Amino acid sequence: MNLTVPLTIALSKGRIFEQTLPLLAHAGITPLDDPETSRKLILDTSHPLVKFVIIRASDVPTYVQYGAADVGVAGKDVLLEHGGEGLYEPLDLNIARCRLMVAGRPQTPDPGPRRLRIATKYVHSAERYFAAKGQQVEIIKLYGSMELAPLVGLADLIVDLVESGNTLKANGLVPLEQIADISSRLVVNKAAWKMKHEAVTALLACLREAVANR
Ligand SMILES: Nc1ncnc2c1ncn2[C@@H]1O[C@H](COP(=O)(O)OP(=O)(O)OP(=O)(O)O)[C@@H](O)[C@H]1O
Ligand SMILES: O=P(O)(O)OC[C@H]1O[C@H](OP(=O)(O)OP(=O)(O)O)[C@H](O)[C@@H]1O
Repeated sequence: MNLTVPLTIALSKGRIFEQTLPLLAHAGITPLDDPETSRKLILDTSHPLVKFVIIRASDVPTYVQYGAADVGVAGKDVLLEHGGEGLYEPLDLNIARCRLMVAGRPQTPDPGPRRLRIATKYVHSAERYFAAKGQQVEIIKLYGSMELAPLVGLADLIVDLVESGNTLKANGLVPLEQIADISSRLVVNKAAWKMKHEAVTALLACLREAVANR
């Protein structure tokens, strides 16, 4: 890929990094370090003008929004929570696919006069979903292991990501309602879209081709 300006790409370790790498390789970009073994947070790449910043998945939209990275890869779940301010979302990379779902025990106990309690890391998506159904619920914010909440009486239901369903099954829970189909998206800082238009569109074209040929 022929660039004349530097590009910083925000990625998170784990599945997004692993699944984005083959797509970036199509654009001639490969990292010089492995984030799983290196403790570096800024990685040089085979392209002298391209750097990766390695951050938490839920921080990717924030880094890109504020221009600390020009582009990034983030799950739609994370983008729905963030709200997308300051970002363009020009490409569905079709990786890290799963569903955002309501789940619970096979028979959800009747909460009686109190509101249903929903444990989730996806507070905004959960609020929007139940509000659209006209259901008044109490949202309990958690940062992980949502599946535990209905088992110990913390919540009646959870809102979480489901892929194979194995995590739910292992904890005696069942998927109940689908909120959204999730995959990872390329996000671009709005200022970079204008100021680095040629570089960003060159990267976008390479990634689009890589996604189409996968
Ligand atoms: N089981 C799964 N199958 C497919 N995709 C998934 C699955 N779990 C999460 N994802 C997608 O991959 C993205 C990154 O998930 P990952 O587990 O790497 O980060 P995380 O631990 O959820 O985020 P953070 O570190 O910010 O808490 C999620 O935002 C989601 O879009
Ligand atoms: O339906 P499944 O195939 O079981 O996948 C769903 C699980 O995957 C994700 O967790 P992950 O494994 O990424 O752990 P983490 O969120 O703690 O990183 C998600 O939070 C679910 O717990």
